[in-house]
Amino acid sequence: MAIHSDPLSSIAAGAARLVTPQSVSPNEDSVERALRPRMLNDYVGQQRVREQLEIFIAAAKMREESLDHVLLFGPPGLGKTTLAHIIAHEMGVQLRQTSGPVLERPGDLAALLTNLERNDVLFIDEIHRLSPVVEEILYPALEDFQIDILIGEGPAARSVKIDLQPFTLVGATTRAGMLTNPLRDRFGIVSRLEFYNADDLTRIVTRSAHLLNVDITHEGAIEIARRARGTPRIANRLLRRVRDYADVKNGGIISIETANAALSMLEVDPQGLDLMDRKLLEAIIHKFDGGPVGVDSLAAAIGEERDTIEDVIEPYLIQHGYLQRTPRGRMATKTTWRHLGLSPPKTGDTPDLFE
Ligand SMILES: Nc1ncnc2c1ncn2[C@@H]1O[C@H](COP(=O)(O)OP(=O)(O)OP(=O)(O)O)[C@@H](O)[C@H]1O
Ligand SMILES: [Mg+2]
Repeated sequence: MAIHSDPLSSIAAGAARLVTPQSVSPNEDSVERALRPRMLNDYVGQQRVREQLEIFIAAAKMREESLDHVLLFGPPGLGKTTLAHIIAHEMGVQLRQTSGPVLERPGDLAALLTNLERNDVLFIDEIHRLSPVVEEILYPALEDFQIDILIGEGPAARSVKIDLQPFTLVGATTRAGMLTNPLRDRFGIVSRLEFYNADDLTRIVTRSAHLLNVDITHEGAIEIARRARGTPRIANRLLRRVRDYADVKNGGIISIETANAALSMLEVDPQGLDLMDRKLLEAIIHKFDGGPVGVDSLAAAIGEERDTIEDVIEPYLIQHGYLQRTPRGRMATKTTWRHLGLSPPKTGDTPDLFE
């Protein structure tokens, strides 16, 4: 017998990883592309990065030169890929896209480089994961627009220099610290993306709602923005899930009440922390007495990869005072204890960032 599934329970079923900043499905990728701003003017927030790029792009265009190589770094979902595309659009050139782990052999990169046209943008995502032999090819390419390739094998092998068209490398990484020094030094423009404030995220939610033809009140947009963990990708994802809820429960209109009800159902708390965040913070408090605890023990305790903790979960928690990184490991702060409805220990050295 067919059982009618409740549409709201299927919305809730997708909630567990709702706040993960990585994109989670091909379907989401296509929605993301549709919502992606195309020009710097539509790129909300990141004032400093935007102003710098505006000037450098204008100057490069005036001189009809390629833009200097750009390194973009920051946590997932803050707009690195978006910016890479915008740079190419603003320069009026083509963008070729690849990623560190995909480029296995030097020849893979050489083929891409030799196919670039004048002033094109080559976008390498996850550039910290380039293999050392591929990275070697990149150095002379970045510096002199030349590559050295080896032709033939054994004693007959010889190295041949090939000239490239001038181009711009845009590298993106969640971890600037993992880049080798020689690679990092070859970027003329290094831009660090920051978490977005609630005003910027409200503008992003409002803009996306408009593009998706969603009815939303200003207060509804603010509520979604406040709970989006400083991340546009999460804001857009919450907007779509709240829209589902509003369609079923409120005739399609996202008011502050619908937004609130939907977000509680999705287990995003009023500070925007999700299940993963709370799981990590609860583990520190309940399993490790508030810390300090090493990141590997923490990873084992919550069944997550160390990288996921360091790249995805931690940065926001640290910036917002829920977690402190000490030489002895991670510690919960007093804010964390209170956030989880517990009283912080009276003794000990539990950090309190806000007193
Ligand atoms: N400044 C912005 N203004 C408006 N929308 C934005 C902005 N930055 C990002 N977005 C939206 O957020 C989505 C995710 O951004 P993007 O894919 O560029 O993130 P990313 O930093 O490349 O993430 P990852 O590290 O996972 O690759 C985009 O589809 C876009 O719609
Ligand atoms: Mg990206």
